Amino acid sequence: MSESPLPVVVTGAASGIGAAVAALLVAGGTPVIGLDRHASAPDGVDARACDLSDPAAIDAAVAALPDRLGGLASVAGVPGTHPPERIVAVNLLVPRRLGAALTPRIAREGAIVNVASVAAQRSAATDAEVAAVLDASGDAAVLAAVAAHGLDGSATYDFTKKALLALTLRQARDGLAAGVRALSVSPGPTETPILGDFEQTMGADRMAAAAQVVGRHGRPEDNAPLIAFLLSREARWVNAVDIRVDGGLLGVR
Ligand SMILES: NC(=O)c1ccc[n+]([C@@H]2O[C@H](COP(=O)([O-])OP(=O)(O)OC[C@H]3O[C@@H](n4cnc5c(N)ncnc54)[C@H](O)[C@@H]3O)[C@@H](O)[C@H]2O)c1
Repeated sequence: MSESPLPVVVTGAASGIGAAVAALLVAGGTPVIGLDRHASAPDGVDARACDLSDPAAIDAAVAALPDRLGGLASVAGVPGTHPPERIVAVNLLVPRRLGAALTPRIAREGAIVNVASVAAQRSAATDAEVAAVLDASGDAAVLAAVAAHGLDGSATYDFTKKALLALTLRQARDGLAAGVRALSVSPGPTETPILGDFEQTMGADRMAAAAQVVGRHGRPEDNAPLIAFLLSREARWVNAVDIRVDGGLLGVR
């Protein structure tokens, strides 16, 4: 008899890409525990309300999770219209804290999949500057290290996504001994509630031009199958890599 699949934790499961990932996993028979500010999620998801910008709330959520997990999809994120401190907290500190806490619980050949963004390529930060932020120990030190760059919300968003790519590689290295993979996916502009925020911070003209290059904006359903695949055992030899899901936007420039 085959073993029943272990649960996968999906952050941001109440909306957009996270909801699409959660729905697809559930449809494929994988139990999903959703962590989101909003306690709503697609049918069949064990939706748990959690303000992930609060480290104590993350720790409480982690304490209530099962001992064995199939994987973690860190999808929750906020756009550059939010205050820089919250952008760093949700987009970078959450995947860092959850990844560290949950790697020991993830079964061999399971994975962490972090949702970054093609916006990472826009960040002017050097690899050394990103590494210095990731080397900072403790949330306050990370927040201070990013704040020292004096970035506005939009540039902070780009920075956090670039840092997430580098964090993913560190998580992959840390997971090797236990056989836990770590990957990132980088969506291009995607039709979710935060697309309007990106039009505000990046310019509606620029977003429209991007859609024209590849014919349309992405949809959550364009991202979800790749994320579900990367979490699966079928992807067991795929590790430590970022995969763009942008219809070719960056590749054809
Ligand atoms: N939509 C795009 O164009 C686009 C492009 C590239 C990358 N992304 C990334 O995709 C990811 C998902 O975004 P989306 O487009 O689906 O947006 P979305 O707003 O539909 O979903 C984001 C989810 O994160 C949750 N969230 C935000 N802050 C939270 C907090 N403090 N605690 C708990 N949950 C919180 C929200 O409640 C929401 O359910 C994000 O990381 C985003 O940066 C989006």
